Amino acid sequence: MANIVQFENVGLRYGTGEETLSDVSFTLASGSFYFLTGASGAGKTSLLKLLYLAQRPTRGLIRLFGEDAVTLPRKRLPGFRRRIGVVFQDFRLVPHLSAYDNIALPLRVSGVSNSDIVAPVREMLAWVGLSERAAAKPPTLSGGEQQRVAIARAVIGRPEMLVADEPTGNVDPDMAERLLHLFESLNRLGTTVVVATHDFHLLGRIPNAQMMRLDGGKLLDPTGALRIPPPFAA
Ligand SMILES: Nc1ncnc2c1ncn2[C@@H]1O[C@H](COP(=O)(O)OP(=O)(O)OP(=O)(O)O)[C@@H](O)[C@H]1O
Repeated sequence: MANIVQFENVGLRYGTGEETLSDVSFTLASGSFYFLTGASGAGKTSLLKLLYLAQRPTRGLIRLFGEDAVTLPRKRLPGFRRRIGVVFQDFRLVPHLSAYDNIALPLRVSGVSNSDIVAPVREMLAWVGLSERAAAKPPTLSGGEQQRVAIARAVIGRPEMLVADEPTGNVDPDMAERLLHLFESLNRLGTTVVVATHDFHLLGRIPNAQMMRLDGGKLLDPTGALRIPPPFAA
């Protein structure tokens, strides 16, 4: 299976302080499911930001979709970002737009015509169980409903990779399970999924999922040992 992501000795420093991420090396295989775990402050959100190109590393190599993402020209960023769906920790829904219009946003930004938007948005609303709430605006939706709108919006552009930051942080265990099933069904269609979570109950729920663990900005291997960076591969 081809690698969709490769990190080699990646470091990230905000300002002049200590490195938030140090010597992080890993590959993500296309079509696989990954959980990213670690204590609060371990660097999970920072690592995800590098993955969805919201942040550039201060050192190291990142290859994404087979290309060098560190030196990617700015004008190519939007095209790359469209290939990655992101579910933010704080949803980031547009409050004055309905659930329907929030989900439609990525297609509108890509220039899809209004008539071609209707069917996929309805399909997404049904997929996340919110057909009846299409006209509701985010402030009138529950946390779990907002989360499902955010997931539908992240997925409607059929991204090759889905990155979700604590997607079950604001919902009860039943809803967490339902959300995880959405990610699992997407993964079965071939999307690479990366879910950052504190929720250890979730970790055993996807039998084939692989675990990545951060501790103080360093990636540990599954036994808890520090992961040794693999030799540089061109
Ligand atoms: N924009 C920023 N500027 C400066 N420091 C930052 C910034 N973003 C994160 N940090 C620091 O980097 C460290 C890692 O934060 P990060 O949010 O990546 O951790 P996390 O594992 O996602 O935590 P949580 O589980 O609480 O969301 C923290 O010490 C945090 O204060």
